[in-house]
Amino acid sequence: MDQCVDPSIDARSNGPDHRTPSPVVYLASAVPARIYRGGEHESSRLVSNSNSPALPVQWQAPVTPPCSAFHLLRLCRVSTMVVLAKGELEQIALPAVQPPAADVRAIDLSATGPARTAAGRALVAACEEHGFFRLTGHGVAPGLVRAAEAAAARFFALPQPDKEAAAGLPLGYASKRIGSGGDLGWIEYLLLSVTPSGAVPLASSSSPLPCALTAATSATTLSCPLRELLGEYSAEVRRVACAVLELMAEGLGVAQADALARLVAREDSDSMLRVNHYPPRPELGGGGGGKNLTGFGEHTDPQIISVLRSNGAPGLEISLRDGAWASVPHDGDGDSFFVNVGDTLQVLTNGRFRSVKHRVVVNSERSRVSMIFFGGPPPGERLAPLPALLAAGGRSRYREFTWKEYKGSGCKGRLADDRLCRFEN
Ligand SMILES: O=C(O)CCC(=O)C(=O)O
Ligand SMILES: [Fe+2]
Repeated sequence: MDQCVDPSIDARSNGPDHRTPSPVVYLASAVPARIYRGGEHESSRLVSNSNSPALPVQWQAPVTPPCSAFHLLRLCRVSTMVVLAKGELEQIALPAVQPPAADVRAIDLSATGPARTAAGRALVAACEEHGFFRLTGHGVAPGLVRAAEAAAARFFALPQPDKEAAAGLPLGYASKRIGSGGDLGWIEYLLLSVTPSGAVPLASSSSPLPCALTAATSATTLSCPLRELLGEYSAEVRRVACAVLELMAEGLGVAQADALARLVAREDSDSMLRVNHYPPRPELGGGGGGKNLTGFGEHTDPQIISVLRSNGAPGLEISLRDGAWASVPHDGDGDSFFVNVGDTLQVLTNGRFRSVKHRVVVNSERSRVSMIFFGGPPPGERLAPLPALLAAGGRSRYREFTWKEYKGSGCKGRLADDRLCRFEN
């Protein structure tokens, strides 16, 4: 499977760089990072910390070091660090500016009758205006979401070598590098393909993710909670994505109810789940050049729709139509999802919906964990504006292309590249 164009693509050489020149900064899991001035060997040093103020209470796990491979995905309290060279740090340093809060519409997916009609209209307006909205009434059990998030947080708190052992290709664990175009971020992540049944498949046969790291385990809920939970979570969020796409078709007045949803619902849909961890903002010295850091650089998501859930730590920003950045306010109850329009949906709606540019700025003392489901079309799917959305005699703004073609076209590109312009008529 070609992962190239996706900003969420695997960074391939994703481990810590043991040849990194000093001074170096460590990307810390679960502990506020500090700047260390050290030599080559520091890059692989593990740092224990059993007193992590950065973790919300529900993430606090019993202190059970040493955290061996056998303990992976169980409750280990060893924090690990990934090296970041000074030059790399300068690349991702940002001024400590907090943009104003975005006015993000809330759409209730559980609305019925006239309220559903209104929700469909509001959804369309949100996709036209920002390409971004908050979703309530989605029906995903809060317990499942929190359990998946907590299991992911425990994974990221593991020793670096154990996490790297989960770096199966083409999908799996990676840190600091996003995509293959050289983009860096204050981030580590898991990137998984979502199978038709919603399960998260193995990263590769030689390095299954992440259960292979547990000694002699089978993929039962008990022995591999992370994989099981992410699988269950993906299935649920895929259902939500399809329901949103159905409401969208309704709101757009498209007669075929599944005109959009079928692309994500199909067995061979190329959908993915990405779990991001942004360690807390480090205390930056002279090399930092600013107080914030790029967690995930500005980009649009290439797929049809992205459904995002975060633990509420701040940092997500969207670009408004006038080009200004606005921060995404945390939802009140913490159970909402955020949804963004991807490049493909912009094409399917002939540019009516806006594939929203977004980024994550690390500006908090808290770790941010986010889980994003990317609903993509099947690789061979021919993509073009829906005929129902082309006015009589209307002109398509995009030439037809396949999803595989689109993904391939972004190979080696930078995160911020405009990939759609190559397909405009
Ligand atoms: O981590 C987040 O909150 C957003 C990350 C993102 O935009 C992505 O993974 O595509
Ligand atoms: Fe994104």
